[in-house]
Amino acid sequence: MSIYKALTIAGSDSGGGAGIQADLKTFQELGVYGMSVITAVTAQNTLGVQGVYPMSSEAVEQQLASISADLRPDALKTGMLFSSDIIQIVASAIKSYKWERVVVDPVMIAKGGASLLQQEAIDAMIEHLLPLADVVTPNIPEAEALSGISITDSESRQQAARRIHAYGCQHVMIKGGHEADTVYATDLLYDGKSFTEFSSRRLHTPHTHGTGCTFAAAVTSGLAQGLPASESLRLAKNFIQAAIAEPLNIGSGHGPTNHWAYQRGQRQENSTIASNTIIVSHDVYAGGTR
Ligand SMILES: Nc1ncnc2c1ncn2[C@@H]1O[C@H](COP(=O)(O)OP(=O)(O)OP(=O)(O)O)[C@@H](O)[C@H]1O
Ligand SMILES: Cc1ncc(COP(=O)(O)O)c(N)n1
Repeated sequence: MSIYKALTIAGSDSGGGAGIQADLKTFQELGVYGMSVITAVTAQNTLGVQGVYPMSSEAVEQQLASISADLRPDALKTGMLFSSDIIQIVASAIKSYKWERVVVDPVMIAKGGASLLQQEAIDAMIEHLLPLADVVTPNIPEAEALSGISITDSESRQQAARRIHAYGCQHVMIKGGHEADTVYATDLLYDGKSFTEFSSRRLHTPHTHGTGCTFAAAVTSGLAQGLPASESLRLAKNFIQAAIAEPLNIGSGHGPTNHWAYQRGQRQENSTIASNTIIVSHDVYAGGTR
């Protein structure tokens, strides 16, 4: 049996719902061996972020070197990178170790408002990291910050995706979790040629802490197992839909998603989870929908 290995380069969330912890839970559920490089430790729970403690450059470099010396990842993702120094260290490791299948989740601000990336680091991300990415997964505010385009409708979302793609990545998925009250949670994929929408029923719950991390980790799990990017994104959309649909109801604030739910739904054919994960995916043309 082949063991596929996935690496997450991200921040630790002491509350376990986002960051490294969400990534490793997702890797495990999707059958890949998980490894981690910790860029920062956050003191965090479902109520918010109480502290951010970045790791030293040396600590990040050494973790990357240790993995490279022994355990080549089949795919990797980046999450909270905090500073332009850490971004440059990570980008140069990816290049010099010739790591492939890179997912960049450009984490900037936690749902509660805490900053997880210094403002000046956005340029470093565009210059050094995005050209190495197979898949970039910004939410709407992150796509606006990366593209400089204000996203107000589907046309401006497409423009932002084109602009981000022009930085050199292969696929851009602008996630729709932050859209106002829509019936569907729709993510828009651009591969440099065409647009595809991935839609699922929007679920009304406060328990969406770590959705972006979990989504990107599921994409990485698919890539690690050799799935193409579009299939990995479809898998991720199903995984996150199940994880939001069956909240754990823990903590007194914005609780984590349920990393067990997808596999449980796969085992129970007629479960509510399975019926929640209906995906509508269709090609989109500028100015209209086929
Ligand atoms: N209420 C919801 N119902 C259904 N799907 C959702 C909901 N909220 C988010 N999603 C889905 O979850 C995934 C992550 O999207 P989101 O825009 O929340 O990412 P994010 O803001 O980066 O997450 P985070 O804030 O955790 O970093 C996307 O596939 C999105 O469509
Ligand atoms: C370490 C870490 N990484 C990422 C997030 C983003 O997740 P969210 O926006 O759901 O708070 C987070 N809160 N903490």
